[in-house]
Amino acid sequence: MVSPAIALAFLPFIVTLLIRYRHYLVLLYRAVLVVWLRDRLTGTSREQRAFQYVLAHAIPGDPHHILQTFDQWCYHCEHLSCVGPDKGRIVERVLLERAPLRVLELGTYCGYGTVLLAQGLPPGARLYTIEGDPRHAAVAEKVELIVGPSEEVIPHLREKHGLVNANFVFMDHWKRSYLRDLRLLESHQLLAEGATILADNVLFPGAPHFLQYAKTCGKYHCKVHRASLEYFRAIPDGILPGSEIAPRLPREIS
Ligand SMILES: C[S@@+](CC[C@H](N)C(=O)[O-])C[C@H]1O[C@@H](n2cnc3c(N)ncnc32)[C@H](O)[C@@H]1O
Repeated sequence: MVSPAIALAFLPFIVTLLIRYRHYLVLLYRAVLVVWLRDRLTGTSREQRAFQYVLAHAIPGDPHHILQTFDQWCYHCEHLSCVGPDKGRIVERVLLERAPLRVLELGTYCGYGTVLLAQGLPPGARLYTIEGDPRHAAVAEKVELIVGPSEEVIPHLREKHGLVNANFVFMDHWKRSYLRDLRLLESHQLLAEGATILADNVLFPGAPHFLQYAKTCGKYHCKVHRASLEYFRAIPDGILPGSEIAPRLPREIS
């Protein structure tokens, strides 16, 4: 049994920790506890609930309004790990600058990033999006949705899906798979000359091995954009961004 005096001595330490990490606790509460409870109470998943909300409130065929409706849901109802509006603006800006014709997204989830990418593409562009979980599927006109784990899909993108190479890749699947999949894209020569790779959440939850490789391998020019965690502006600065990487020596990898 811990004596009350020792417990009291630890109290300031615990209170300091709680204050310091309060935003992460709120994230844990909203993204895990509330979702777990609602899943059990309603018998539906949070993705199904989000879709129902978007179907009921969004103007059909208006991509901006669909994204805004998703944002409303995430701010006011439940947390979804979509790229969100702040980092979404970075994605839109890079898309506008590069005007890529063949875009590959890793991690479709509810289709937020897919809608964001699709509405920013120039005419004639094609978007391929890979999702390992068949329940998380969303399709649009310019989009080819490929269901399967990225490590199995990437090696067959060319012969099975006709993607010669991509000039824009949006990585937003499991962070631990970023490095493996970048290496896969390189080894299958699926990155076009001067391709841009935009990787979400490289600082939080973080993809340190991917970042280290991208910064040190000499093939890429890296620029980390500082932003805040989707739907959690209060989470301290410097937590997470997208990272833009353009091949510096394109001929080495394409
Ligand atoms: C963070 S969510 C993607 C969010 C989405 N890009 C957006 O902005 O709305 C991650 C998704 O990646 C999928 N995923 C994770 N690892 C994968 C893999 N190796 N291959 C394919 N999909 C994967 C998960 O099932 C999940 O739906």
